[in-house]
Amino acid sequence: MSATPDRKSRLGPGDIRARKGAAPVVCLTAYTTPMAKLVDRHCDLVLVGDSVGMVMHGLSSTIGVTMEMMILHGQAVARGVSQACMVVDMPFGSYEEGREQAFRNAARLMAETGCQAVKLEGGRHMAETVAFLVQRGIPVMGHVGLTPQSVNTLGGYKVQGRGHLEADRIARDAEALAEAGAFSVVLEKLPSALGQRITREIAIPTIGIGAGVECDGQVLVVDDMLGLFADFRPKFVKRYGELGGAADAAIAAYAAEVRARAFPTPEHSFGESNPA
Ligand SMILES: Nc1nc(=O)c2c([nH]1)NC[C@@H]1CN(c3ccc(C(=O)N[C@@H](CCC(=O)O)C(=O)O)cc3)CN21
Ligand SMILES: CC(C)C(=O)C(=O)O
Ligand SMILES: [Mg+2]
Repeated sequence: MSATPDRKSRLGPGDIRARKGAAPVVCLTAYTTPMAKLVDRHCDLVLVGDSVGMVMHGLSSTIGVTMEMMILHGQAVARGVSQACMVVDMPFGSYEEGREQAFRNAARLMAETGCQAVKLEGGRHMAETVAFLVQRGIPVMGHVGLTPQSVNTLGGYKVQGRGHLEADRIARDAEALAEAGAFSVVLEKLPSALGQRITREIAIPTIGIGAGVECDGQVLVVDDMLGLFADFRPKFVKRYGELGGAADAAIAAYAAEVRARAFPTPEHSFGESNPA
């Protein structure tokens, strides 16, 4: 396996911010040490997303994700990351009450996982909280457009920002986060033209997921692009692998061999003379 590209030292939020208008920022999620090691070899930023609740714990939305889950998976990912910038999602309910609550939980995520930044969902109404965190030493990534923690008020996982008023509102949200000191912002499920407009208008890198090719970077859930997450195939996911199908075939072959007493053979068994 060949790693892309050669990097000497650990990337931080400042390095990501400095990529505005330059080479695309490559991001994927990770939730475990082995996957974090693979993502770290090729990506600029690894996100411990609250999507972990849906991908690894079988939840039907990200609403039930807890601080404890984010810390446990954050610690696992930190053991696999040495080059990429590591960001952990703040889970639903851990930051919305006010800036003090947000600081307390963001500081806990950083102290207990060793991540370099946190991400939280929301636009203008979160700007004051973002500024409070940044001023106190916590780099923040924003997230606007489709914000999955608001699925119940948004009424589903629909494309956001269709129509002029909605587009203007989301553009102002992204601008407010940039003004508040966020080092980058995720744009989720927006028309490509709006992704391009926001990318041109704000001073920090935009990281798109279903927001078009003009964003300053892209992010996907790694299990989605590997074909590991069952039948989840929204339009913005491109499958670069079919690992779910490969895993299914391997498990089926194992089950058949055990039932036929074809596994284990002497090759995977211990005799008197080879007690290793
Ligand atoms: N595995 C996974 N991948 C993700 O991208 C992801 C998560 N989990 N969990 C957190 C959020 C939730 N996201 C979602 C969830 C559902 C759709 C979805 O169902 N999209 C459908 C149509 C939905 C609709 O129009 O109402 C699609 O075809 O895009 C999209 C993004 C993105 N994030
Ligand atoms: C999809 C990305 C941006 C995310 O927030 C997550 O994985 O939770
Ligand atoms: Mg998330």
